[in-house]
Amino acid sequence: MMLIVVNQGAGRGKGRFVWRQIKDRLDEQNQPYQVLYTKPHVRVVDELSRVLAGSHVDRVVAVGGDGTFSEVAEALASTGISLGLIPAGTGNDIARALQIPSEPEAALRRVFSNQPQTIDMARLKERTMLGFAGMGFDAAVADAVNRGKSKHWLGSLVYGVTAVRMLRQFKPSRVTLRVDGQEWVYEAVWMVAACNTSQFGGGMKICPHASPNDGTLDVCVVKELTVCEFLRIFPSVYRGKHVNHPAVAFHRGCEIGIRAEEPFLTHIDGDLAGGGLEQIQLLPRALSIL
Ligand SMILES: Nc1ncnc2c1ncn2[C@@H]1O[C@H](COP(=O)(O)OP(=O)(O)OP(=O)(O)O)[C@@H](O)[C@H]1O
Repeated sequence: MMLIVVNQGAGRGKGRFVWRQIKDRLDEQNQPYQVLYTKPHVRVVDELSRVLAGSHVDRVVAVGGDGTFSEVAEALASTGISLGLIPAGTGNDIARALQIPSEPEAALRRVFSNQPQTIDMARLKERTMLGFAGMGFDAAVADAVNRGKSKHWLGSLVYGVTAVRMLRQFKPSRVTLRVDGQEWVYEAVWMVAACNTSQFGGGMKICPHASPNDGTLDVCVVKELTVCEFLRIFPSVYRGKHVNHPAVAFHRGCEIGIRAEEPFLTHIDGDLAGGGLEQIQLLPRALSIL
């Protein structure tokens, strides 16, 4: 049996519209399925795990954005049950990085035709991560986007526009970074991100060389930048061309720890999260993606 997890509120209501389209297609094809609707501000992980324990689900399809995919992936990690993704969110960075078609019916066709591929995930203190986690300026931007109303009219551009708007308020911090037991201390850090997939923030290729099936996480540190210099390199992030800038450092490893001296906000797969990023542990080949 196929289980479909639907976030009708994803992508400022796009989830509801996309779900109607997918449901029509499945009903036309007489495909049997069960549906689980997500609720605002309630993580779906526990309920989904309960449903999976009590039924014969052999694949799960998630309709939503990065946050929904992240929660569904957590419930499916290491179960061997495959996950199909139908992008209906605002940023849809995880789906894009996994080359999932943005058009819902094309994404559904892929669910039925694609050979599953296994990808890595990562475990943090209190939850897992599917695509990326970061702290500092990027989390402050994610927080402002989620609290503001501009998401409703700016779409995926909202992250870039909010980032520019918030530049002058942000206070950089000293950060200690641990990668596979080795430690680095960076001064005046704007952001640190640990990435399993290459992009976040609506198409910013923060770790352009990150691959979800290479058995490692990529870490990007952005530090010691003036506001003017930040504005100058910012557009290049959308093409992943910031990589050679002296203010940007990269690391790669399986066990990452990030500690900031300032009270930096943290995001995991685009949703603000507590718990910090002091322990990020790669979960190799934990998830089967259709
Ligand atoms: N039925 C619902 N109506 C409104 N919001 C919901 C509903 N179910 C879950 N949510 C909220 O949706 C958020 C996750 O949305 P998701 O990340 O999937 O989409 P998005 O934020 O629009 O896209 P993206 O993360 O790709 O930018 C969570 O904060 C969750 O609380």
